[in-house]
Amino acid sequence: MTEAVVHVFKRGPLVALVGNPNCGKTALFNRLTGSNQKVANYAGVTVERKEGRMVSPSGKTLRILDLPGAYSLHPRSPDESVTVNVLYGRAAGEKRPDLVVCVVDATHLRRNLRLVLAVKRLGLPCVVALNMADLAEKHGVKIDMDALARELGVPVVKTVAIAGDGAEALKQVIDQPDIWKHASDLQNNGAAPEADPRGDHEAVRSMLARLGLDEVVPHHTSDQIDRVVLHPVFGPILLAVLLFFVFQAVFSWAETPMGWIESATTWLGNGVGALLPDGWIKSLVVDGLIAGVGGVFVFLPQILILFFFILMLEESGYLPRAAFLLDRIMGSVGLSGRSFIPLLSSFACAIPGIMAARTINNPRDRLVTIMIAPLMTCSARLPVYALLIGAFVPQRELWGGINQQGLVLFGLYIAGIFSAMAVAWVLKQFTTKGQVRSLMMELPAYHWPRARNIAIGLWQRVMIFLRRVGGIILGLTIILWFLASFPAPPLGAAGAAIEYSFAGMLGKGLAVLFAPIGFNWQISIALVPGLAAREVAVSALGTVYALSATGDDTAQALTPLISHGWTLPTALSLLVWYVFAPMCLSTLATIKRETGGYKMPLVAASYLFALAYTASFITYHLTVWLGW
Ligand SMILES: Nc1nc2c(ncn2[C@@H]2O[C@H](COP(=O)(O)OP(=O)(O)OP(=O)(O)O)[C@@H](O)[C@H]2O)c(=O)[nH]1
Ligand SMILES: [Mg+2]
Repeated sequence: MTEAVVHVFKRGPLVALVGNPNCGKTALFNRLTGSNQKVANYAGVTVERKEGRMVSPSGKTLRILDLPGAYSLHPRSPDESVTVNVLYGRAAGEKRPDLVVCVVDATHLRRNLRLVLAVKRLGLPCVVALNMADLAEKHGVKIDMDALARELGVPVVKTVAIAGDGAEALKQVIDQPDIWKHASDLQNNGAAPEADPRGDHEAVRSMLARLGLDEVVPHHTSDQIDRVVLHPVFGPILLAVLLFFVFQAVFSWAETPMGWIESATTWLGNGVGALLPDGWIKSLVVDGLIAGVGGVFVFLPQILILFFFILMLEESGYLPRAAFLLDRIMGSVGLSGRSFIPLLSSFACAIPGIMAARTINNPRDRLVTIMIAPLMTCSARLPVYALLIGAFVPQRELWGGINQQGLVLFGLYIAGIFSAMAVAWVLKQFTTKGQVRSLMMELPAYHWPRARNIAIGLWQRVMIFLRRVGGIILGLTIILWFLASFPAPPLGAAGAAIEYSFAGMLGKGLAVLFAPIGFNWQISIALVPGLAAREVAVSALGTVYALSATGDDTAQALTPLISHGWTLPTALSLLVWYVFAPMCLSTLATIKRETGGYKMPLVAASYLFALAYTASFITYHLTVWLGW
């Protein structure tokens, strides 16, 4: 794993937020710096350092670092190493922090305070933020702040990071010059001088006994919910029903808003087309921009619905439970439940998924997870799937009101998951030698998802999508329009002009390679820009077909064009291609960064392309043979 450090803010003393996973570091970081970093209710959300800027009440500018959670200063996984390296001043390109804010979950003092003692021993100036103070109060835990500060020998501030309570008080404390003195100058209460985890355990135990806080805080409601959610029979059923419902909703709920966007695109295309005089500008705007970019834009509602559910699951605390439920199944292919969250994150995009694999301590498991993450269905595939399903699967209700298109989409996700598991199983045959691993994972208390967090999460998705649409998708669409429009066809040429263009020639050349799996030259063209970002294939098809059309109906929706132009075997073959093919250069670049070399991205690209070609070949010929 190689770390690249970009300093957003060059000046100012460095303050690091350190604490156990899921204690609210990022929520506090967001409060202190006004950032919007991802906060969610499971351990291992933050896996890299994030920098922000805070101006103290006296006007000093400080650099604040949000770090991955750590249980101790003996890192057991790559994400913990990031934190420990920063604390020891070993992180490349980063100085040692001048001050550490130890964030402590007030409902798990026993575990959290051990890390405070270890950090203090490093000799770095230190302040404790006693976070989740609201939850502690709710559970009737009364903490004497002065006594705790005396025991720890450092200032303690009560915070409720999600509500912003205590953030100002913390800023005030940070502003005091005394705080920045080296901790070794202060009294070293309770902590063993050498790094002895058992000594810390004992020190914390007796400290809590003196403070009258030695009872474990019960989480009755969560325990009751877990009796159903983690039940050996009901648990997996609930999980399956939940996932199935999500994919149904993606199609059923999105129908109306998609209809609006589609009508708006057609209206805009016709309107602008009528306004502009015939010529290349009209073609660029109508066939290139509106048909191409509008073709991708229409899928925004589906992406948002999918993310709404993922965010709800992340925020509620359900995800680590699902990891537990799936631990046995994952074990049969040589992985552990730990791989579940990285793989689930890959539903959004393989890049954060591959990064999240840093939370996996076993290096082999981590590598296998990285290698199979691209098989999980990322949201960039959704437009491609939705386009093909919309064109070839009739919109019908099956028994029980199940939406047939939603069912097919669910099937594609399952196909991705199954192939990932199959690849993991194959890799296991080469690498594991009878290792038995047990899953140790923190189960956070459930809480209601906060509307603000969900709204921020969705808003960020909208922005990511718009940036992609307005950036890479728009750029590639314009380039493709040029390649597909020039050179102009010779006088008196038969057929559409695009067939004589650069793109047409390229497509026809590539079609030789792709003909055995049923792709025509239009698809072959679309696959090339689709390598940079999967959805570009959709906008590219929009442009290619708009340019291939003769007559005035150029800005027509893509769906009817391909449903009449392609055979079912071709559509199925393309769907299968998208299940497997590594059509995303950024994913390969991330694999390179996380594995520290070119070998793994090359292996991943080769095996995925081979798998894609073989699977599409079989699908195409089988369906042709069956006479579909
Ligand atoms: N009730 C309550 N919930 C909080 C508080 N602070 C954070 N949370 C919630 O706790 C969960 C974890 O918050 P994060 O900020 O992601 O925690 P983190 O320490 O950054 O976690 P990692 O990055 O995984 O180490 C989220 O669901 C937050 O909404 C708090 O003071 N009170
Ligand atoms: Mg975090």
